[in-house]
Amino acid sequence: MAPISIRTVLISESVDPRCRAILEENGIRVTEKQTMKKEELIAEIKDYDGLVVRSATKVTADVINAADNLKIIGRAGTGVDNVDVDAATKKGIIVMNTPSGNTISAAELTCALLMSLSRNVPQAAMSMKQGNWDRKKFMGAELYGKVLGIVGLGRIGKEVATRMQSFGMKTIGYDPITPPGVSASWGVEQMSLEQLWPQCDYITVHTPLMAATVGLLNDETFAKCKRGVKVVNCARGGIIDEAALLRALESGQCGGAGLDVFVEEPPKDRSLVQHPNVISCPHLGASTKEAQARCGEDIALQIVDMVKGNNLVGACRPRPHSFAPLMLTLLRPAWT
Ligand SMILES: NC(=O)c1ccc[n+]([C@@H]2O[C@H](COP(=O)([O-])OP(=O)(O)OC[C@H]3O[C@@H](n4cnc5c(N)ncnc54)[C@H](O)[C@@H]3O)[C@@H](O)[C@H]2O)c1
Ligand SMILES: O=C(O)[C@H](O)COP(=O)(O)O
Repeated sequence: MAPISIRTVLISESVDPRCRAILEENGIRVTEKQTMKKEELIAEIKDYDGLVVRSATKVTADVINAADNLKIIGRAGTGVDNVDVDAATKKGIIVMNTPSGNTISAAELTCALLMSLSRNVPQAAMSMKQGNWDRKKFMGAELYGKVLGIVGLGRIGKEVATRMQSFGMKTIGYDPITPPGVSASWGVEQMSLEQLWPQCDYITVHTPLMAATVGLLNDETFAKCKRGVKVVNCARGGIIDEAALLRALESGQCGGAGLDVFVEEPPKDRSLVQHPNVISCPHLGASTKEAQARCGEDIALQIVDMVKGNNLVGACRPRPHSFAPLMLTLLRPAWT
């Protein structure tokens, strides 16, 4: 690959310091500005060859059109739905992400939400802080023997499956691309969504946000689910239709929701967050020291690879993702 000249990079969000250090070690001038309004970004972007973002910076067509010198947009994370990839491509700007750097962290938060939903941990903790001792109100249900439906069997979906199997959950799923034989090798039986909805006690979504996945769970699909189904969205706001979710929670069709992501972040309308059966986080899936270190380092190394003209195919370094599930598999008693 021909080397690309990148002399200046703007980092517009809180990215691990290793990112800046690696870029600077390689002679790139770095500016960090973390609270830029859209107009400021549009005014300044022309001064930079590269832009590094997380999920909060909206790299829209008008930002891209103002970016006279921009050659690369580096997303230190997974989802690129905040970047207008078509507009960038039309302008010859490369968009790259670090798709495996935060997989484990997002999977672990998903598991934490599933477990918290089953035992009302956040609500019970809040009640204790208020001076109560309410053992009856927070009666839970075991995850053991329950059915977990996983929609989207990519990196995170797989890691969630193997971890929740160690709690004795049956894992079923759907993915239009992952071959059923592959997901079967990590314990997930694939089926159509029509077959999946009525079987699940819990559903977790792990797809990108795109036309086909907006409102994947909506009034119609909630109606096909078991009454009291619990849902988790640690992927992108809107994959579970928020208004339909609120209606399902109010009617009891949905028994609880664990939400890390919202259509609008932070959400202005707090009716979902305030619902007693909803537990939520402010988009914390990738917010661990380890994930941020990996994503910051990976995006910087990928940019440096471009400067040096290194071949980017396979540039994402493999992660030891199978380590934890392997341990769980080895430690699992033979009778399960
Ligand atoms: N909450 C967070 O902080 C956080 C952290 C990391 C990733 N994410 C989000 O999680 C999601 C998944 O990430 P990933 O790394 O597992 O991505 P991935 O690309 O590895 O997996 C996504 C899977 O979804 C499947 N898919 C696509 N369309 C589908 C459809 N219509 N129905 C079912 N499956 C479909 C794809 O085939 C793929 O296997 C992304 O939206 C990402 O942005 C959120
Ligand atoms: O897609 C992702 O990588 C996650 O949503 C994390 O986003 P963040 O980098 O803004 O935490």
